[in-house]
Order: sequence, then C-alpha cells, then structure tokens
Amino acid sequence: MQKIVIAGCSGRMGHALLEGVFEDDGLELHGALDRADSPQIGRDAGEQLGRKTGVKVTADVAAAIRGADVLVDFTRPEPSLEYLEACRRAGVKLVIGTTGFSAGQKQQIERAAQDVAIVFAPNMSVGVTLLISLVQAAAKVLNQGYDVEIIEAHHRFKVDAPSGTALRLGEAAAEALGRNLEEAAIYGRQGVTGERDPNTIGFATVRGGDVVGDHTVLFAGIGERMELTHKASSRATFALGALRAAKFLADRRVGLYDMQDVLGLKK
Ligand SMILES: NC(=O)C1=CN([C@@H]2O[C@H](COP(=O)(O)OP(=O)(O)OC[C@H]3O[C@@H](n4cnc5c(N)ncnc54)[C@H](OP(=O)(O)O)[C@@H]3O)[C@@H](O)[C@H]2O)C=CC1
Ligand SMILES: O=C(O)C1=N[C@H](C(=O)O)C[C@H](O)C1
Repeated sequence: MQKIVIAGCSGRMGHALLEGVFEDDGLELHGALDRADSPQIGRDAGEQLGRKTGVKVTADVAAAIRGADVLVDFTRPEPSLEYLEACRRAGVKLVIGTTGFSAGQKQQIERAAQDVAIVFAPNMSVGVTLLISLVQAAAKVLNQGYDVEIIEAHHRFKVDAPSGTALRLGEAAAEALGRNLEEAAIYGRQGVTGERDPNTIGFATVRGGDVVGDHTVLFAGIGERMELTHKASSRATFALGALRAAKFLADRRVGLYDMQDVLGLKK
C-alpha cells in the first residue's frame, strides 16, 4: 500500500486526486495539505466529497509527509517549491503537476531530483503524453515550409498562460526543428506585425467558462495544414496519470522523470 499526501487537496485537481485515491486499493491517503488560511484546515480531507477519511487538512508540511511515500502536488509554484524542499529533506518522493514555474524554479526541481525521485510533467494525461511524441515526429517531417502554431483553451479560473502543456508542446516542436524555444516563441500578436517569420513558433491562449483543457499544434504550409489536437473532458484523466506516476516512483530512489518515462515512451 502506497501512502499518498495530496497538496492542494481543496482545489479542482485536489478533489480529482482524492477521488482517484479512494478508488484505488493500492493507495492510502496519508496526508492532505492546503494553504494556512484555508477554511478547510482542521477538517476531514474527504468532507467536501461526502467521505470520512480520518485525515485532517493541514498546512504543516513536515507533519503531513512524516511516514509518507509520495507527495502529489497540484498547487502554485511557490508552495510547490516549499513542499519540494520539505520532501527532499525527509526523503519523500514527489509527483509535481503544478505549472507556471520560471526557468530558475525548474532548475531547483532538477537539483532536488539528485536527492529524491520526482515525476514532473505539465500534463499527466496519456493522450497529451502521446501528443508530445506525435508532435516531435510530425515536426521532423514538416521541417521546411510549415508554420508551427500552438493554440490552447482553458477554464476562466486558470492563472498561468500559456499553459504548461502548450509550452511543453512548443519545446517538443522546437527541439525536433533544431530551434531554441526561448528565441522562437511569439506569445500573441497585435497591430502591424509584419509577415510571419518562418522560424517562429506562435502561441495563442483562450480562457473561458469551464473548458478542462484543449491543445492544438498546427503545422500550416502552402496548400495544406495539419492539426494535432487533444481535448480533456474530465480532470480524472490528469489525476489517474498522476497516481500512475506515484506508483512508477515506488522502484525509483532518485532522478527526474516525466510522463514519457512513466508510460515507457522513451527510446
Ligand atoms: N500536470 C497536469 O496534468 C495538470 C496540471 N494542473 C496544474 O495544477 C495546478 C492546480 O490546478 P487546479 O487544481 O485547477 O487549481 P486550484 O486553484 O483549483 O487548486 C490549487 C490548490 O492549491 C492551493 N494553493 C494555492 N495557493 C497556495 C499557497 N500559497 N499555499 C498553499 N496552497 C495553495 C489552493 O488553495 P485555495 O483554494 O485555498 O487557494 C488549492 O487547494 C495549476 O498549476 C494547473 O496548471 C492542472 C491540471 C492538470
Ligand atoms: O490549469 C489547468 O486546468 C490545466 N493545466 C495544465 C497546463 O497548464 O498545461 C494541464 C491541463 O491542460 C489543465
């Protein structure tokens, strides 16, 4: 039985993860973290889902992870890095699904992975993990005369843009095309922009309503265009992927992994 701590347990993904843990006989809810000023602190972690778990929501990370196997984090970059350091010190493995990290913050995660095993991925769904490989394959063939544009749509509550997934898809395309995404990326256009630079990779962001998460990678040439699209219709897909990642970590002591490692898609 793997002992799981859920960080951000009162959030949208927190609830999906709790449901996933309740339905999995191989997993046990060991701890539940939320922000110190959350009204859920001190309440049973299952209360909002009509369940009694015996685990109280806390902001005390050291107490929550004591004796745990894996912390699963879907929060914000700042608390995520705080949990990362606590887990590194305590030898507790991590699944990090949070997005919106800066380059420096991502390096902090890389460094921590020298001491503890971590799965870090901006999208834990099987479909998007496969999409990353498909984009790499497509970009290698459509490497001349095709403009690459990435379009994503999410719910009105999302706080970071472009999505972590869109950025990862951009990295996959850039790598396959021999480009550096930092130099190639164009985040939105306005005014007299001039003709499109063929070396760029464009990003377009849509926010509205309850869209769970849509991503399209467009390869647009003269006379044809190809679109690779993934649409998530439930957060359960991300939660199941994250819990699969937690199980993958059972046999790993240190190292930084992504969902392609978890699904065995790396050559
Ligand atoms: N990798 C993947 O597959 C996926 C990644 N994500 C990412 O996961 C993250 C969370 O998404 P979502 O669940 O929709 O977001 P929510 O806002 O619904 O949940 C975030 C949770 O983190 C808590 N939180 C926020 N700020 C702090 C803080 N300073 N300290 C401690 N806890 C805090 C929130 O508490 P409170 O409600 O009290 O503010 C809440 O419980 C985002 O970065 C999102 O992009 C989302 C879906 C899939
Ligand atoms: O915030 C969300 O909801 C999601 N965030 C992730 C991202 O930024 O890529 C993954 C998913 O699309 C949902």
